[in-house]
Amino acid sequence: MLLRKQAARISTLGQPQGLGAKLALGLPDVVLLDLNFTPGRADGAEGLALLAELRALPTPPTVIVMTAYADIPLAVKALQQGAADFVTKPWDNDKLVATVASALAGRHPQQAAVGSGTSQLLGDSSAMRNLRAMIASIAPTEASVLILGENGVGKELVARAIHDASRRARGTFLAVDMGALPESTFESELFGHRRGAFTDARSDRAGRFQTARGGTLFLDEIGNMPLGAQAKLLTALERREVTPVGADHPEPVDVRIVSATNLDEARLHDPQVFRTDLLFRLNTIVVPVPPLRARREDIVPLIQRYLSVYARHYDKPLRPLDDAAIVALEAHSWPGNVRALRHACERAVILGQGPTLTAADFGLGNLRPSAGQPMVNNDALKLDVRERETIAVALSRSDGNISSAAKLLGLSRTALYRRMEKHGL
Ligand SMILES: Nc1ncnc2c1ncn2[C@@H]1O[C@H](COP(=O)(O)OP(=O)(O)OP(=O)(O)O)[C@@H](O)[C@H]1O
Repeated sequence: MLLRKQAARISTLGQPQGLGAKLALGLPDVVLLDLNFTPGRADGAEGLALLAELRALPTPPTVIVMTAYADIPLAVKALQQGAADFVTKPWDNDKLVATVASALAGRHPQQAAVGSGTSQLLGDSSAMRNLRAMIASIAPTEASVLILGENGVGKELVARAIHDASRRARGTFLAVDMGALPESTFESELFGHRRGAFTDARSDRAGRFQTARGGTLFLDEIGNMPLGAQAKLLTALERREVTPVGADHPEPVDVRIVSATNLDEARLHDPQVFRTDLLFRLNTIVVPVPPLRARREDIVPLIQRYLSVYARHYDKPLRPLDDAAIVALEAHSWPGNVRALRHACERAVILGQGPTLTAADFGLGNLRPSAGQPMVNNDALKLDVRERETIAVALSRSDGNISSAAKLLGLSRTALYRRMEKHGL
């Protein structure tokens, strides 16, 4: 009843058992998830298992978990495992409504809180100033843009900034993770299909190219596309038309293509990995986004910004950084770039207890077990060690490619990122 004004459709379940059937009727944008269902249980395991199930869906909903007031550690665990937010019971009606509204508005409350448009791209280093100038000059053109940079540097933000400053700003900005599209459904996902084209095609369905018509199609992780899929994409871009599966006639394409990859230039120019002809279609303009360690003067301002966002978000006091923390944060190599920095700030806001924030509050210093210390001394730790090892093996087998490693592990990319940060990988 409380949320009726917030959402177009609300569906409730008294028992988790019916969840699969509910999801089959259509995926929700937001799930408000209790963590204990069986009377007498309070460990949250049932809820965390459901959270993992929801996070593994192809288009995972934003999950807000509900915990008892006294069980903040469980809420933190849920956040680490991919929940976007939590509310404590008994809940405050206004706070619950605001949390759900913010999740619905941005499908990600933290991002909504940071504002929208180019202003999201924070940092005043000369590298960031050059990047902003480049965005301003290329945005009004229709040229295809290829954004290069490590994971978490802000490639998607750059793509959005280009869209927001372009003539297509009123149109849709649609991001597609090309590494996550199964090859078998690649054409139907991108180009759409007609009713009856295959067994599950019960009605006509638009593909991403049609959905983004008049706007910008952001092809993320293009380095992870199999060569067969690359050929299909190339044909669409060359002809500037797509044929939905089962259709007789092609449809014209009216999208601006912005793409991104974390592959380095050498790998990208290796024809065994990426088709040269497709690369030339995509890279009319190349925008490199530097890693955070190459623009260290941005680190503290970014931290201060995110601390204030999360302090507001979690209704916590804004604690200042102590001097040693500033030195440690600036010296850190930030392999996960701004994404990792943001999560570290969220952690510091939630866990910080003292009058100032220390490096340990950000998870620095205890990311790796120090040499000489016994790594395994109880079962919980063993499990942790195994998790770290398994992730490290998956990353090395997939050559550091996050999408492929996530696929190997059966995790979403976000879930893998969180675990990598937890283990300092
Ligand atoms: N310059 C920046 N200012 C503010 N926030 C940033 C900046 N760069 C990145 N972020 C934040 O870091 C996170 C990761 O950004 P984004 O998803 O754009 O990175 P990415 O390079 O596309 O990552 P991936 O390659 O893993 O997909 C987001 O939460 C984004 O808001």
